[in-house]
Formats: sequence, structure tokens, C-alpha cells
Amino acid sequence: MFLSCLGMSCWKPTSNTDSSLRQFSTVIQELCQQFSLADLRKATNNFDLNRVIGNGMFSEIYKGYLQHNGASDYTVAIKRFNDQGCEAFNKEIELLCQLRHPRCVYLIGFCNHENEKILVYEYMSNGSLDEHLQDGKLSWKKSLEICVGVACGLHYIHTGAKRSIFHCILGTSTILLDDHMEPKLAGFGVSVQGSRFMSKQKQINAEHFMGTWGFMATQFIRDRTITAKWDVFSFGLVLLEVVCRRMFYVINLAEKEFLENPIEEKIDPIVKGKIAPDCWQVFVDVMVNCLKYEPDERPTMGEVEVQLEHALSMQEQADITNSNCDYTLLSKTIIPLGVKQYVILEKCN
Ligand SMILES: Nc1ncnc2c1ncn2[C@@H]1O[C@H](COP(=O)(O)OP(=O)(O)OP(=O)(O)O)[C@@H](O)[C@H]1O
Repeated sequence: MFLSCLGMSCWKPTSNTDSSLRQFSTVIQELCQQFSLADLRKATNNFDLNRVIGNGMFSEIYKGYLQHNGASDYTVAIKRFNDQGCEAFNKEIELLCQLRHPRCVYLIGFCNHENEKILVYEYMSNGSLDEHLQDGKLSWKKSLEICVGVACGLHYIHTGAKRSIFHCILGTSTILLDDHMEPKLAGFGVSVQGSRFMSKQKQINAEHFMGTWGFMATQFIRDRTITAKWDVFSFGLVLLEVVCRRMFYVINLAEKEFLENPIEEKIDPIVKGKIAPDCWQVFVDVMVNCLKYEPDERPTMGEVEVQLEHALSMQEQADITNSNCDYTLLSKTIIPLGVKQYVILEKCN
């Protein structure tokens, strides 16, 4: 039934049997509400462009109001895919139905009506992390809490689901913030499911990732494989953005110059004096390790999560005794990205 509602042209299973697909579609129907196109037109005032709150690679995202959970004006985010978005639509339903975790955006339902492929999510009222980094109002402690939350979400998708999931395009624009400024992972349209056995790597076709080169960890470019360590590298770039308050979508030679200087000199002036030296030491170690060239040398997200929680508690302890003065960081840390790594990353530009 679900197959017919999705339409075979969009749903292209590769290895499942008919009966396993039937079971899978039943599970999706149980977990996800199905909306009519009329419901979603009404919810968005006929896809009024004034309601657009974001743009995805294959979609536009609208703010909408629906009948849900007994409320007649329940606020939701409605992602309407374009003609190229069919695969991303299928992928997000498949993955997000399996993910029920406070650090992953919640998929409420979907609509599949002829060419209209639409997903309905919980509304994340505080938008994406990149917007907050740009407007400069995010405190250091809140930033650190957000990083801990994101690490927790990544740890979950890597190890907590039946099969590990690799996000693949993690960045500050795919980290969304709810009413309480708690982070959730979003943007699962090109994510990849690993094997049941964590140690195995997944062979991937490069075209799958159109336009997302900036987030690519070096092992992919070298080996054409994806592992959890890919997301770990991307998470290292997120940490870098959080302290520098500037984007690192693509590391090219201009970024190389930027990073050849101690990172302490590049910390955003608004946050710099707020970072306790003990906290910084742990934080910068995690960041440097996440950005290691060799995937095997990068930590797991479980290790990263523990370390960042430790950094947060160091910050909290320091703040108890020092409530007035700014801190001074005396360390000088160069992120040891190898020349080879710059060249490889620059090629991706
Ligand atoms: N649930 C939501 N609540 C609020 N805003 C959202 C929500 N989902 C997405 N957005 C907004 O839309 C932007 C793009 O969303 P998202 O990251 O899901 O796109 P994408 O993964 O690139 O899309 P696609 O599936 O087309 O590839 C986000 O940065 C955010 O501003």
C-alpha cells in the first residue's frame, strides 16, 4: 500500500524482497502520519512564498499550521521537494522513521501525491546554528552545550540505531535549534546507512553527494568510502566555526593561510574572554583530533561527546569562582592539517 502511495518511480529499493518491503512500508505508515495535499496547501496558505523559512538542496521549507496532537494550529515545518528531490524524499522518510531521539529532528508525516513529495517536521523555532553564529549573540557556554548536544545526536545515529547512519552533510546549517535552543540534527536527504557491522565501510558513488563537497572528509576523496569518521571530520569543522564564528564550508588555500596561525588568535573576540583555559584545552584537543587527516586517528563520536561534556563541566567550575573577569588563553594551537590534506580539500572547491 505504501509503495503504491509513494509511487514506484520514486521508490527504488535495490536489494529487499517484496515481503520485507511490505513490512517496511507498514512500519513507515505506523510511525508517520500521511497528510493530503489539500491539508498541506491549507497549512501553508497555498505554499505562500512569504512562509518560506529555508531552502534545501532539493526543496523549499515552509512554516505551516496543521491539525495535529489535538491542536488546530500546531506549528510545523513543511519541506516541499522539487523534481530532483525524489530520492532525498525517500531517504529522509526511510531514515527519520527509524530515528526517534531528542537530538534528531522529528518527522511528523508526509504527503506523496503524484509529483508532490512533501515532508512535515516538528518546527524548530530558533532556526539553524549558522544564523546564530553569524548574529554573534550566542554565548560561549550555550555554544558549548549545543556542541555537546550535536555530539550526542551523532553518537546516536552512528551507534544507537539498528544500522549505523552517517549524516554525510553535517554542518552548522543542518543543526537546528528548538524553543529552548536545544540542537537537533536535520538534513538527512543524502545520509547513508552503514552495514549492521560497524567495522565495515560503505562504498559510495561520488555523484550521490552533488554540491556538498565542502563537508567531505578526506578519506572519501581518497578511498570512495564512507565511515562514521567522515561525520567526525565534519563535526571538527563545526567546532571550528563555533569558535571562529566564520564558515568553513570549503577549506581552500585561503583557509590554509587562516589556519596556519594559532587558532587562539582566530577566536571570535566576543567569545574569547569567556573561555576558561582548562575548558579550552579539552575543547581544542577534541577539535584537532576530529580534524586529523587519517580517519583511524579521529575519535569516535562517543569519545567526543564525553570529552565535550568534560570541557563543559570545566567551564562551569571555572565560572563559579570567576564571575566577573575575562579569561586569558595563553596556549597557541596550530591545527595540523597536512599539505596533502589542503591540496585534496582544495580540489573539492
Ligand atoms: N524543522 C525545521 N524547522 C525550522 N526550520 C527548518 C526545519 N527544517 C529545515 N529548516 C530550515 O530550512 C533550512 C534547510 O533545511 P535542511 O537542512 O533540511 O535542507 P536540506 O537537507 O539541504 O534539504 P534537501 O532535503 O532538499 O537536501 C535549514 O537550514 C533551516 O533554516
